[in-house]
Amino acid sequence: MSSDATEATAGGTAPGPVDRMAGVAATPGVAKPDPILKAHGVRRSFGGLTAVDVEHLEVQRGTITALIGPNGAGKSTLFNLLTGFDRVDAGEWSFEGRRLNGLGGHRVARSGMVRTFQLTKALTRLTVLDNMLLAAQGQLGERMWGSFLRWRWRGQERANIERAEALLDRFKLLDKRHEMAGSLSGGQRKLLEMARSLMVDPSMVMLDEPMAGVNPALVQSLLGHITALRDDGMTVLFVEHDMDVIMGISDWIVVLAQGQVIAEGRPEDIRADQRVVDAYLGARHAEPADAEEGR
Ligand SMILES: Nc1ncnc2c1ncn2[C@@H]1O[C@H](COP(=O)(O)OP(=O)(O)OP(=O)(O)O)[C@@H](O)[C@H]1O
Repeated sequence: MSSDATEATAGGTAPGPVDRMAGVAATPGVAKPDPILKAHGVRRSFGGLTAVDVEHLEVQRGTITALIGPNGAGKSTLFNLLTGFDRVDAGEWSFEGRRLNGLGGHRVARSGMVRTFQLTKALTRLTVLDNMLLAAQGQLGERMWGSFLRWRWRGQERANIERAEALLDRFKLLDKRHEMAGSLSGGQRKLLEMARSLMVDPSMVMLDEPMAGVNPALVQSLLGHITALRDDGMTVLFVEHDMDVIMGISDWIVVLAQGQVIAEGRPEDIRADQRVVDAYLGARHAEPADAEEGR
């Protein structure tokens, strides 16, 4: 990936080199020609509140798909369910044709679907490089096999360090590798979160609000990295609130409201969809409208 290529695609409205959504209707739950992820009847309630109630959802391989919706729509809960960090009440889902029900987050990640996590307080006290190494798959060192296998642990560590440094170089964080992750700027933290997720060589990356708290100067660079993931053959599913970002880089957009998929389609379909406008305006203007009615 050259940085020129990154800049060229960043923030542009042009679709990827191949239109992988050709002929797909903008209908909630529509089947995709080559889905990498399929979810069916996925439900999760908290007490009496139904947070997620997705009848059917497919994510097309090799695309950037945005998951959007008003606050409390169930986006994070759906992310957590699909990646094994929360338990469904009902439903099933598969990744690359393999059923994932019941698998924990670590095993889901090993199967090739990873999600980014915000840097927790504990992780901010580790160096950037240690953050990367912690994210590596199958850390033999953690298994305490004993000193007679240390040579093997060291071999793994060397390979991981090489991979970590290559990724840090790609995300322009190599010169920060021995600094505490907590010293990074908001945008650099987002880059580290993305770089960490790539340590396990995934085929699908799920990004949770990749632009939150990012200085506008770094937004273009982050957008470039996201489009580069797709251009490298990965599938990207991301949750984001910034509409310019969403409309600018998404091949496909899925809209969640009250836990359900109420619309999906290309950016131009979503912009023109009255249900989407209503879902957003309804959520944003509910209070002032009610207040006015009371006068
Ligand atoms: N652990 C939990 N316990 C109880 N309620 C929860 C829990 N997690 C989520 N919820 C509720 O489920 C609903 C969906 O929440 P979720 O965080 O998934 O929405 P979201 O679309 O990600 O919202 P936001 O855009 O504000 O992050 C909300 O009403 C939320 O209060």
